[in-house]
Amino acid sequence: MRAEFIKMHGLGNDFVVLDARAQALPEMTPAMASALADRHTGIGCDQLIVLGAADNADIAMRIFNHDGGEVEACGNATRAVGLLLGKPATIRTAGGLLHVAPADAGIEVDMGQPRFDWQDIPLADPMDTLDMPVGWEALERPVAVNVGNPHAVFLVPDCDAVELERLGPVIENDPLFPQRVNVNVASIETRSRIRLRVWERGAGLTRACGTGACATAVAAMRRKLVDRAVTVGLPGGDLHIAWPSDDASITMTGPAIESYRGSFEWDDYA
Ligand SMILES: N[C@H](CCC[C@H](N)C(=O)O)C(=O)O
Repeated sequence: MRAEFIKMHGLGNDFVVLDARAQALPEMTPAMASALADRHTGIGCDQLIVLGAADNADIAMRIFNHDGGEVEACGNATRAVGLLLGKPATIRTAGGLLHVAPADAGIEVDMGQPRFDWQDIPLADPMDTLDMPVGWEALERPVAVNVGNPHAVFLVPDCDAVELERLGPVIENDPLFPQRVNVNVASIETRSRIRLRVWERGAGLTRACGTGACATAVAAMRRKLVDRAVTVGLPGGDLHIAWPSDDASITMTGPAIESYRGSFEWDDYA
């Protein structure tokens, strides 16, 4: 059978989007998601997104990383779905219910409240998630945040000087993180601007990571290093993150792009 897809990205973090509301699609499997995501033999993307009907939201969104693993959240893809919907809407993900709306600076997403308890990250052992007593070479004492998915945030003098291709997978797969972890290295430029690079769980280095930008902004706010609304500069561009108070939702605003539409033979990948 032929399946239609939409190729999209948020600041270069790219997606293949399958809308199961508009076509009868068989069940997606991790192996098929990984095959479709492959940039040499498949369509190629960081994450595969499957949209479907939802009982208690406007739409349901399933997220498969490049390695085929299904995960709870993807900030940039959430904005992409917001672009497709073109109006204020609710999106049900495994990480929770998200609210999206068109905004002057692209798409605004209510990402819900961050969680900080060690068991909510999750971590394998009890510890202070605001200043974890652990390290991997020069990367040490991270902040752990769950924004629907797990993140470790390392605040460093120069994030561009970090060998993230080498240290990222080591930290991602450390037993301290039972569900693995997204690895963020960030430098505070001013009280309203942070520079960020991300090694993503299940996807590696990406041009941008929406949940990483949210986790990093919240980590810097908890450490009193930045104001409660900041711009996060990623290799692919800027995201605007606000977290007005400790009991508030995180709001992320940024662009989303539809690149092109196409189709593929399902049986070639199943
Ligand atoms: N690699 C992430 C999922 C995608 C996150 C990123 N693409 C974003 O925009 O938030 C994880 O395993 O939690």
